[in-house]
Amino acid sequence: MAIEPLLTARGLVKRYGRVTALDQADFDLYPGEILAVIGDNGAGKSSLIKAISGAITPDEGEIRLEGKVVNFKAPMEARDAGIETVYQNLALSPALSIADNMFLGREIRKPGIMGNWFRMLDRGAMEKRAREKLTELGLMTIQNISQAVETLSGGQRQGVAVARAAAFGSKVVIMDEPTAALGVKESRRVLELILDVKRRGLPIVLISHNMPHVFEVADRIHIHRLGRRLTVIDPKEYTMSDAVAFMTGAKVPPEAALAAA
Ligand SMILES: Nc1ncnc2c1ncn2[C@@H]1O[C@H](COP(=O)(O)OP(=O)(O)OP(=O)(O)O)[C@@H](O)[C@H]1O
Repeated sequence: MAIEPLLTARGLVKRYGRVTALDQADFDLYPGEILAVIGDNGAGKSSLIKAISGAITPDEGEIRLEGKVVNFKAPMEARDAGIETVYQNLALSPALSIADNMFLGREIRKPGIMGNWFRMLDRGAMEKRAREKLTELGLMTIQNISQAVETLSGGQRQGVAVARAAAFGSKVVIMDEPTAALGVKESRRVLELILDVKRRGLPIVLISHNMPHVFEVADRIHIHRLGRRLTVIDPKEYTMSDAVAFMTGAKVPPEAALAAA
């Protein structure tokens, strides 16, 4: 029996005035895989990811999660459906603690008769769960869970963002350039985290310009060009220079290159 994709997009179109950021873009993510999305600057990678994570609404096209059509109107709706995104600019609040950042937007509150927002935050419960999650992901080099995120190194911050996505993403984790601003050691740690998340059974969409990182961790590589999916390749069958040549239009991929999951 063929495996069904978990998340698909068909014919996505997104226009910004006269610019067409997505031009009939397709997308398929299969259970348990790391799918890298690569493409030249302006190819439409971020727009594709924003559409499937609810940050933008496409003008045309269809997105399905587990076979059912979804119409996310906001990132929170995608999060509620189990799709967590780690954005390039992280979206962490520097002055807040690690635990508070992990629960940002879905705080645990003490029981009470008042409406949700009037009830006291249950810091103890959040710190306990944050510690559990970070330990599970091997991130407990971070000593103090109540430490402000601004006091962490770039790699540790990225770790908190990835841990948050892995902790709450019940179906899909999307990462936009997670190693872009990191040093060699910190990048390594984040790549290990990505593989940890995969081992825990969650599929990952990894947007990256870093070819060695992409070829190291991806099971399949979606190549985006001029607003649409050009092809999907198996990194074991193509070289990094093939991928760059396809991405820039220097070479045309063979018709049969579309890699099956
Ligand atoms: N909010 C916006 N307003 C106007 N144009 C936009 C907007 N967002 C994206 N675009 C345009 O849409 C096209 C695709 O952009 P997008 O950011 O999706 O590409 P990308 O592949 O992620 O690029 P990069 O690798 O440079 O981040 C570009 O021409 C970009 O200028």
